[in-house]
Amino acid sequence: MKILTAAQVYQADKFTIEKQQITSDALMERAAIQIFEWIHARLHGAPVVIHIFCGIGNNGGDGIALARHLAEHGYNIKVYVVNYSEKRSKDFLLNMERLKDRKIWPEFMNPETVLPETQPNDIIVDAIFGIGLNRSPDDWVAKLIEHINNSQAFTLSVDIPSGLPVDQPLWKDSKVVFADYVLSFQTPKMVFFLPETGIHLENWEVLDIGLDNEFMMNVDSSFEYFQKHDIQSLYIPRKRFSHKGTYGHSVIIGGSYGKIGAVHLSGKACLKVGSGLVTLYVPECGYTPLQSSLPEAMVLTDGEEEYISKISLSIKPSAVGIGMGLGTEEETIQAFGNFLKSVKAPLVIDADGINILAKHLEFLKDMPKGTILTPHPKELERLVGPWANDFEKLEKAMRFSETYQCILVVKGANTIVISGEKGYVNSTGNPGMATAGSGDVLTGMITGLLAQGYNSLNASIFAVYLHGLAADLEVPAHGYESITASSMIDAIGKAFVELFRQPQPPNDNQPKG
Ligand SMILES: NC(=O)C1=CN([C@@H]2O[C@H](COP(=O)(O)OP(=O)(O)OC[C@H]3O[C@@H](n4cnc5c(N)ncnc54)[C@H](OP(=O)(O)O)[C@@H]3O)[C@@H](O)[C@H]2O)[C@@H](O)CC1
Ligand SMILES: Nc1ncnc2c1ncn2[C@@H]1O[C@H](COP(=O)(O)OP(=O)(O)O)[C@@H](O)[C@H]1O
Ligand SMILES: [K+]
Repeated sequence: MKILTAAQVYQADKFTIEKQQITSDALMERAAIQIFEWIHARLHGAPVVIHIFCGIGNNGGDGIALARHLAEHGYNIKVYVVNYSEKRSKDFLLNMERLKDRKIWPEFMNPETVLPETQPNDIIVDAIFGIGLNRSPDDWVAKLIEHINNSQAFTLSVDIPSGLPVDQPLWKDSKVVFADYVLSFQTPKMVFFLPETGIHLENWEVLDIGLDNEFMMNVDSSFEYFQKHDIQSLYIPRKRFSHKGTYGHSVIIGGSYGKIGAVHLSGKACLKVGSGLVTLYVPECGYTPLQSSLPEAMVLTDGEEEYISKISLSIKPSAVGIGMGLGTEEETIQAFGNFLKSVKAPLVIDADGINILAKHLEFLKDMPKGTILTPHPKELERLVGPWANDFEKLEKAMRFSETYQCILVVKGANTIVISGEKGYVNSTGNPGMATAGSGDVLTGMITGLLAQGYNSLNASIFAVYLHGLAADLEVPAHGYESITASSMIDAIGKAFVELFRQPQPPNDNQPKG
């Protein structure tokens, strides 16, 4: 699903209105009806108090139109107009007239208005600002936003939590409505996925208001949100007359004294995504533990007891994953630099591999094109330097990816795979993944997919999605807290099955016995 900027949404609006020969009001009506239906399907007419806070632009217009539909179905509504400007939009005014025709009189709020009381069981609809917000709200509106946030009522935001800009960082000290749920029109907004701004909402959902398909297909978005059907289309099926050689020979290089477990996790995850053969290249101290804990893998050792001092492979790998638990001994750094010069296979670099690159930028010129780097935020900062905000972080990652023609897997709650000017935002995963070794598992998975012939971008996207899905499938049995890297590996098989699980037909269609 494409993630559009505010400017692109306005273009889509204009295009749709012209092509479908409809009025802008008709589009607002679609939006309001979609929100009404969402609420009605859950409340079934319950007499709960619904406070609807409306701005004076089209976001406010949506709120006013929603109020009309709720009133017509007998809901107990209180409507407020947050009168932050004299520049009321045409469709806001049109919907105000329709509301007044039904003898519903909103309360007009200005800087002097006493803030309305709400009860914990009430519902708040936040339609104050939408995608038109272009500066920090005035002080009195900021106070209203805080008042909404201090209430314990469930808060539903229309399109975007009021106070959040769509595609730029938040203004300093600016206030934002905390949304328990956001119903966002046609496209999720990039701010939902970034840690500085994503903290202002709990859940979101996209409502299809029928913006034109031709526009949506052709618009060139910088970011895409990838979901199950996107991943299904990347899958390379296994062939009946195949053998282990068909699925590649992965080599995992890493480990040092006390950090051999990282290689075990990567190697096992690599096998579990289907790599035909896996060889682990470790210092001598890794030999016995790995041979006894992971019998499917072969082990080659460096000769040095506690760290890697040279990397010479007697085999021709299909893909290599390097860096987990590697350490940064001087000899290891030299071995890593020399390896970059000689490696021919597709490559994934993680953890200390990234840390070495960050300290030895001269190595970057030897990094093969299409190499995948998988930094967590701290490793990314070491690599590209500090950033002022999340948008600048992505800018820097894109520049780095373009300059060195590599893929950056920017790990986080929503991992974003960066390939040049494009970013792919993951839809799976949960806070249970914030646990030791979780990243090692991901690196092994990417390596295993590369070995099977997935290209760098597809291997990254596929593995990131599957990694998150495996962790999500662990939640019902383990909760977030007791998910471990090993339990994620165990769930990789379930994740593959889930990826292709067909929805169950309704019971009526079951053959009767
Ligand atoms: N295709 C879609 O997705 C559809 C979207 N629809 C809905 O339209 C919404 C966008 O509506 P919108 O363009 O009227 O902007 P909105 O957010 O209501 O702001 C109003 C005005 O406020 C102003 N302003 C800005 N910042 C300010 C501040 N801090 N303090 C005070 N004023 C401030 C600024 O005007 P300015 O003063 O800058 O001239 C701005 O124009 C969208 O989110 C969705 O809900 C649907 O109806 C139909 C289809
Ligand atoms: N809150 C979270 N929500 C979703 N995924 C998360 C969260 N925290 C961490 N992750 C994922 O877990 C992994 C952690 O990687 P990393 O920090 O490299 O772990 P380690 O170094 O211990 O192997 C990444 O894939 C990241 O996207
Ligand atoms: K809003």
